[in-house]
Amino acid sequence: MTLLEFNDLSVRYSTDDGAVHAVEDVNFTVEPGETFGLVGESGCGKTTLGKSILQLLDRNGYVESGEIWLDWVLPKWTDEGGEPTNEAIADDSIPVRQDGKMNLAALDETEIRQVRWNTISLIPQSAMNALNPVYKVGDQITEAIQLHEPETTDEEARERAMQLLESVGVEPERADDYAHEFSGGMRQRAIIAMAMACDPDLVIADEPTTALDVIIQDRVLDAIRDMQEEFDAAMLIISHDISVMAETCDRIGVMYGGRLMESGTTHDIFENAANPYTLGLENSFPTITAENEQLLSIPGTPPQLVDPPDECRFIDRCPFAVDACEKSHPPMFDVESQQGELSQATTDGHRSACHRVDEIEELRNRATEDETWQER
Ligand SMILES: Nc1ncnc2c1ncn2[C@@H]1O[C@H](COP(=O)(O)OP(=O)(O)OP(=O)(O)O)[C@@H](O)[C@H]1O
Repeated sequence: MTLLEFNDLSVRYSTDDGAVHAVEDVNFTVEPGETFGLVGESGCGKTTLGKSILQLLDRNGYVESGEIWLDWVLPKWTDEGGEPTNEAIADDSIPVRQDGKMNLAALDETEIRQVRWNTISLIPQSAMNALNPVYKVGDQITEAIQLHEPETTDEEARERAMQLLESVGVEPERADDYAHEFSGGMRQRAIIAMAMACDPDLVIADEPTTALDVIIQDRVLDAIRDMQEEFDAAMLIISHDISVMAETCDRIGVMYGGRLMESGTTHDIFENAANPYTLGLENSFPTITAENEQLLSIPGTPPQLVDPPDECRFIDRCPFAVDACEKSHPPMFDVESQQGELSQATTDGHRSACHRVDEIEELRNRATEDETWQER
């Protein structure tokens, strides 16, 4: 059963200039134990989407519409077997669905606090600064464990903190060091250990490797993979770096201008990309296999998101734009079922928001040519 389900999620920020449409009509699912990567250039809404899950948006941010369904229900709405009660399901004021999923976007502050860290933990952007400089690193992990599991003794919690540090490749003796005595990579690994402290079902990691050099990046990614295997948690990794995603993720969602442009398995996205934005993004990052390939960047900049017009968000930078793209932002089309005809995606398979997805073979070929991406 799906662990997390975004249903037509739209998130806005109010500003003096109007509403920033940071996330618009986004649909996708995260399955238990899988790693889902959310990728796209800076400013496309990835962090906003990640923060909205745990209601950690900036003060002027709010969920405009849509739901975020989690396969877990607060204990106050379940019976002794952990199943949601019929009363909770029948009561319209309680955000619990027939299939036992709970809408995170409809919880109040006290309720969402019970989800944070216990069921879902977040490794925020620039997490390396998230460790408290005046407490020993091990004590911070111990405290995180005891905060959520008050019945754990000091000794047990300390023991678990040491094990967690070891699992991410930090020598347990370093538990008595302060954050400033750790290197950047070690701090990031300690944060990963802390995120796992309460055995969550889902970990959201926002740019977990961005501030690190390439070799340390690899070690941190290894630590994430090891921890995920050990704890069997699902991961939502947010990154602008599509090559990081190739190595780490089972499935990928590509965002642009607040919209999900394409989603599919990592193989779909890298071997059969079916959206002009994905093709452009892939051209602009080095791949692991091709050493001397030429990198092509997408000319132009991402769109402004204050009250954007209802055209394809990528229209200004897309070399393949046609009249239909001006009329509306495309819905998600099913990529595999295209046989010269567009059909809207009904499942979470390989999907692309492009009016020309039925011609994708040709667009893919043209996307490899330098002149295609010349300034328009
Ligand atoms: N508090 C805020 N008020 C107004 N606009 C905001 C606020 N926070 C973010 N935005 C805008 O929302 C859009 C999405 O930003 P977001 O940070 O989610 O993107 P991102 O893809 O995560 O980029 P980055 O990797 O740079 O954080 C951007 O246009 C950004 O300027």
